[in-house]
Amino acid sequence: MKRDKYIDNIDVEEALQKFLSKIDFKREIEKKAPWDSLDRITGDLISANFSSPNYNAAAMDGIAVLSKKTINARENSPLILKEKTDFLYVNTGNPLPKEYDSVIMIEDVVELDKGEVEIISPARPWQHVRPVGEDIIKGEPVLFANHKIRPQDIGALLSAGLMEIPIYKKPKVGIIPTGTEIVEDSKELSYGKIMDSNSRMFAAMVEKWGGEASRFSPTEDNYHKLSETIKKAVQENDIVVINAGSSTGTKDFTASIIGDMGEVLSHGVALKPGKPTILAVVQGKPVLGIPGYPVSAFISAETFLKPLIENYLLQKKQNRSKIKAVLSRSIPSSLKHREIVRVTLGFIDGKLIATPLSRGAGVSMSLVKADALLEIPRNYEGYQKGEEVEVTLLRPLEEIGEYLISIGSHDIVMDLIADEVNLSSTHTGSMGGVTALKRGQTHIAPVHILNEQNGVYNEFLLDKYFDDETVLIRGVEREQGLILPKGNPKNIFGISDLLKENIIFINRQRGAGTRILLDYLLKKDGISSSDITGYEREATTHMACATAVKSGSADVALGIKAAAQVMDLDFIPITFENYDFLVKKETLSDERMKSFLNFIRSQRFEDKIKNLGGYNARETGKLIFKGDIS
Ligand SMILES: Nc1nc2c(c(=O)[nH]1)N[C@H]1C(S)=C(S)[C@@H](COP(=O)(O)OP(=O)(O)OC[C@H]3O[C@@H](n4cnc5c(N)ncnc54)[C@H](O)[C@@H]3O)O[C@H]1N2
Ligand code: MOO
Repeated sequence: MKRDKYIDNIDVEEALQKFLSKIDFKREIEKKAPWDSLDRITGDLISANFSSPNYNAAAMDGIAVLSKKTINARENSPLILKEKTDFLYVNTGNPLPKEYDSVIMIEDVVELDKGEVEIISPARPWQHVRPVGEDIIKGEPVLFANHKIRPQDIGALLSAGLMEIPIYKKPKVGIIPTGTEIVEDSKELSYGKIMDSNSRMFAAMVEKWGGEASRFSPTEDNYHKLSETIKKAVQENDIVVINAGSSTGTKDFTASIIGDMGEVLSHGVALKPGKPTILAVVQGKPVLGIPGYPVSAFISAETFLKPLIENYLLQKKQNRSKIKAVLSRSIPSSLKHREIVRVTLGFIDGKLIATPLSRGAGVSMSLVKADALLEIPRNYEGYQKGEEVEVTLLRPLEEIGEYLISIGSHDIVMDLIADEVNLSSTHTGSMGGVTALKRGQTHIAPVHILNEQNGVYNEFLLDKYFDDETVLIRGVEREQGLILPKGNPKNIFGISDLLKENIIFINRQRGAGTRILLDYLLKKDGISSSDITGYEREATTHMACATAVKSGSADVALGIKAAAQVMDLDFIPITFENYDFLVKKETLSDERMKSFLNFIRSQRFEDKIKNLGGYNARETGKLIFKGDIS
């Protein structure tokens, strides 16, 4: 099949408006009990069946009287009333007996013997009486059309005697995951297969927005089969979403199939992630081709599927709250498209700081970790660090304020702490943390940098980059060593073995602490890096190195023991390194910081660290000040 290489780059708003203008939804109405209608949309004006209350009701506990018979009651000349003749006892909510028109509260009545009471002031007509229809009058509107039903609405509908109300049927959204590599069950998740996560995510989004999701099983990349599934989906649904196959690969059929069935309005929008989105109409129904990468899938669905459902339900665009924040890092972006960047947020010295997360369209965890989304408009080159930007919140701001911010080097220990303490950490490497702390953009900067002059970790950073107001909190010691395939088939026992023939090494990126350690060890042993095969090949995390060894693409890596253990690999220890935390002294009195310190100094933390293997908590929590360093 010939590839359609010409994907458009249409402006998002323009594409969406054109899409919406071509669709004429056939909305249907169903009848449901009010209590089954929460969050549904009224399909018509709904008027009261009964007045509420439908009788004149006593509004207080007391006595019912005829007001004109009480006008002579005075403090200096009390009036005596006889039960059954002049008054009757009533409780709140009781119907007012026909012959009476007023209620006196029991507190204002002196009860005498023999069924008599005394009052000292007259009762006004209709005082303490809820007249018929005080709340709702029969025939008057209770709810207008196109209103989203809330709990209090359900209460009012029932008070008005409505047992059934007209609401719009939910728009049915057919969701088709595609791709021969897509599986539904993790039991089938062999090498090269991908779990179908997107279609379940779409289904949840659709339900949240008020639609009814109907999901198909993954359809393989086969023109005929896919075409049959799409036909069925269009017949059975109001909206159809086809996931993946939206780009220009040899098996990306979506656009041409939809084109054969109806009209493709646009293929390719100026949105990143989400570029290859397809907007089409088949038999008057909207058909969306959404790209496969999970983040692209999420952003594209938010941008195009949500407005479709809102439009079907005649609801206004529901915007999330926005807030201003200061960027901790620069984010360059292309002029060509609108880009959506996931960010974490945190309050440092009362200022809200936004830190960008991974921008990869395949990194679904960036959406899980994000506190907010930052939109970089089309025709913008991006934003500079320190610039004030507006972000769209994904979490309540109050919750964000409870979090301690950490920017710097990553270690599994941070995840372990985050499980117990409100901690939001972003990983930029040690030097990224040092810069962020200097700029007041983080509370904590986790670091592990070796001083190549004396072989001591981190302490020199205080002298080199900070004034007396900064302190180093001793974190953990972690074992660094050689990560090797199980059984060590190539007999590697030390750094000098990296020089052996047929040994392929995998390195960490420039600037990474482990890379600096390797260079230090090589220098100490007088080894030249150019003699090591693979020295130039860089991975950015311990786990990526371990994965390379596991898959056989490398024979050895330098890294932490925990990574070797997780991947079930062999490990030969070389040295211990310190993973510590730099903080400003003033932060030590922050309650969030106190819980951080309490936890890392606890026995519970030490036990957890020991369980990880390759760690120890010898001096964890000790404070090192600039003056302490000899
Ligand atoms: N030569 C070019 N290649 C690509 C371009 C381009 O313009 N030229 N665009 C890239 C962009 S941008 C995106 S986004 C993707 C879109 O890919 P497709 O929509 O065609 O999707 P696939 O290639 O089939 O799959 C991509 C990727 O998505 C994941 N996936 C797919 N289905 C699911 C699912 N149901 N659940 C979870 N994840 C899923 C999977 O990781 C696939 O590997 O194309 C680029 N390529
Ligand atoms: O537009 Mo793609 O959706 O960047 O990854």
